[in-house]
Amino acid sequence: MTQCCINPSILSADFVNLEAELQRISNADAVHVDVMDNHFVPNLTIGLPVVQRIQAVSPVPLDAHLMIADADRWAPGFADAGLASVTFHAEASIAPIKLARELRSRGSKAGMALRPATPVEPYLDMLPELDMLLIMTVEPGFGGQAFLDITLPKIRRARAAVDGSGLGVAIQVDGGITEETITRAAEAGANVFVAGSAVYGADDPAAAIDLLRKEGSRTLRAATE
Ligand SMILES: O=C(CO)[C@H](O)[C@H](O)COP(=O)(O)O
Ligand SMILES: [Fe+2]
Repeated sequence: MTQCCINPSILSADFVNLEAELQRISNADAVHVDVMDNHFVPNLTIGLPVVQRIQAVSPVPLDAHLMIADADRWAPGFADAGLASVTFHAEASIAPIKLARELRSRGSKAGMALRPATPVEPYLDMLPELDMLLIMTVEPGFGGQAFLDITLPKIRRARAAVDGSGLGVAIQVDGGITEETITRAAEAGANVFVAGSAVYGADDPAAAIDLLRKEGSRTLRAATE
């Protein structure tokens, strides 16, 4: 069975108490760190210095989601910082194959993200260069949005291509993942689930992670039976 990973997004955490907020999700597979530059998306979050401090105190590996323009220029610096995984947007890169290779050569897993309206087909040849494909299930920029069901066929096509390739590329979904929508995303073929408001909006974030993992794993198991 494909492994089910739950990566809470700190976008919904209390930014004044990040160290304590990270301790509340120590049962997560990784922490999803949303970097926004106010150019690629109309919102601004944190940059590399804060990400490095998060990395220094985090009980789990970092999964950076770079929503930044000119990814070719800026993404390698995040790999140099020793992050487990760095995901750039295909729409923000002029040379995505070169960039993915660069991230790997600097020791990070290479992820590439697609906005909801970006088709996956032009990028399928790139699968051997990637450790993870991120299919955005909301328009990037803000937490707390509703899951876009129109992305489900794209997730299905990505899963078929990954399985057909024999490569172990993870398929991540990000945006609007809840106890309810995780089932639809997992049925379609996703296996790494980002959840911001569903985790940090819960009274007990660790229990919310366990619940999401239970639902996601159950659906993935059923899909492979
Ligand atoms: O990349 C993102 C937004 O661009 C966030 O990771 C995502 O929205 C998570 O928040 P939520 O689970 O509340 O939708
Ligand atoms: Fe994200």
